[in-house]
Amino acid sequence: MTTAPARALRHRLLLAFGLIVATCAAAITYYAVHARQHVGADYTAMVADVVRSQSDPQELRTALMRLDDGHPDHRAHQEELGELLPRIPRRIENLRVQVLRSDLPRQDYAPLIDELDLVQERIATLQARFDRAQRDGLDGEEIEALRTLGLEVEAGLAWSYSELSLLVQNASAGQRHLMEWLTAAVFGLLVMVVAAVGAVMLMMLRLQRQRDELRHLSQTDMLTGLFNRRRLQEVAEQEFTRRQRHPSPLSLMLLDLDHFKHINDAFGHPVGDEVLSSFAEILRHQVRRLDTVARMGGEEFAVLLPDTDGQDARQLAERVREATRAMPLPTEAGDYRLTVSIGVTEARQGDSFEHLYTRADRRLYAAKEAGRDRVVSGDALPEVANTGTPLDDDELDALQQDTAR
Ligand SMILES: Nc1nc2c(ncn2[C@@H]2O[C@H](COP(=O)(O)OP(=O)(O)OP(=O)(O)O)[C@@H](O)[C@H]2O)c(=O)[nH]1
Repeated sequence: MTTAPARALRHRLLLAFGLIVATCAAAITYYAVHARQHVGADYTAMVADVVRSQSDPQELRTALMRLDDGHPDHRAHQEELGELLPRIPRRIENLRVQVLRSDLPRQDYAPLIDELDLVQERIATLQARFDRAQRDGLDGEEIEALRTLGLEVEAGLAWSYSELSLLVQNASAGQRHLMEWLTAAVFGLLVMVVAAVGAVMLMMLRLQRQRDELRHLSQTDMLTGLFNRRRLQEVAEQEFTRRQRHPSPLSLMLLDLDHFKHINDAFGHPVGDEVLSSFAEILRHQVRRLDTVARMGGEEFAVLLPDTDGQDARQLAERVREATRAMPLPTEAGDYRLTVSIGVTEARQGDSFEHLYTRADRRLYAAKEAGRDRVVSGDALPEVANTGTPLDDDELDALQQDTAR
C-alpha cells in the first residue's frame, strides 16, 4: 500500500518532471521554428562587403563631376571612370548572391533586389554610352548626358546599399538577441535540471529516512527500546542459517519477572513500566554487542547469544538474576525486591529456532515452578524446591506435565 507522503512525493516528482519536459519542448519548438536559421547565418562577411561597396556611389559621383573636356587631366579622369564602372556591377552581383543565399526574410529584401536590378540596367547603359563616347570623343554635351545617367545610378545605388546595410545590421542584432535568449534558456534549463535532481535526491533521502524509521518502529518495543519478538525471530533465523555454514554454539535465554502483577497492583502501572525499563537496562548492560535482547511481551524477555555455549549462557543468566535482585526500584516500591526466573538452553544438532525457543520456555516454566528467582538450564540443573535433586531435560518435561495436570 502506498503511504500519503509517498503519494505526495510521487506527485511532486511528476510535476517537476512535467515542468522540465514542457520547458524543453517549448525551447526546442521555438528553436526549430525561429532560431535555427538565424543561429546558422553568418552576417559578418556581408556586413564587410556592404561597407566596402558603400563608397561606390560617392566615387561615381566624384568621377562624373571631374569629367571636363577642357581640363588638362581629362584623359586621366576618363580612365578613373573607366576603372570604376565595371567594378560596380561586380560588387552588386556579389551582394545579390549573398542576399539570395542568406536566411533574411524574402519580403524584406525583395524591393532591394528589384532596385539593384534597375541599377544594373542603368549601369550597363552608362557603360555602353561611356564606351561609345570614348570612341567617338567625350564632349561637353556627352559629359552632361553621362552625368544625368550616372547620378540616377548613384541615387539608386546609395539607397540600395543603405537599405541593405540596415537589413543586415538588424538581422545581425536579431541574431545576437536570439543567442542571448538561447543562452539564458539553456542556463534556465540547467538550473531547473539541477534543482529537480536536488529535489529528487532530497525526497529520496527523506523517503529513505521514513523507511528507516518505519523499519525501526516495526522492530522495536516502544516501552523499553529493546527489539521486539518479530526482530528476535528474524535475527535468530539469520543466525541458524549462518550456523549451517559456520557451525558455532548458540544459546537462548528466556526471562520472566516474578510476580510482576504485584508491582502493578501495589504501586501502579507507571511504576510497573519504570521497572520494565530498568530491567531492560540491566539486560543491555550485561550482554555483548552481538547478543540480541528482545522484549517478547508483558514482563517476558529473551536474549539470543551467538557463539555462546550453555555453560556461558547460564553464567550470564546468573549474573542477570543477581543484578535483578540488586536492582534499585522506584521509591514508590519501597524496599520490595524484584526477582526474575530464567530458562536457558543451547542449540543442539538439527534444532530449529522453534525447538530452541520451546526448550528455553519449558525451562523457564520449570524455574517458575521450582520457586522462581532461579536459572534452569540443561547443563547445570537446578534443585527443585527443597528436594535437593537436580533436574535433567526429561525430568523437566515430566515436571511440566505434572504441573499441567
Ligand atoms: N506496567 C506494565 N505492566 C504490564 C505490561 N505488560 C504486561 N504487564 C502486566 O504484567 C503482569 C503479568 O502478570 P502475570 O502474567 O500474572 O505474571 P506475574 O505476576 O509476573 O507472575 P509470574 O510470572 O507467575 O511470576 C500483568 O499484570 C500485566 O498487566 C506493561 O507493558 N507495563
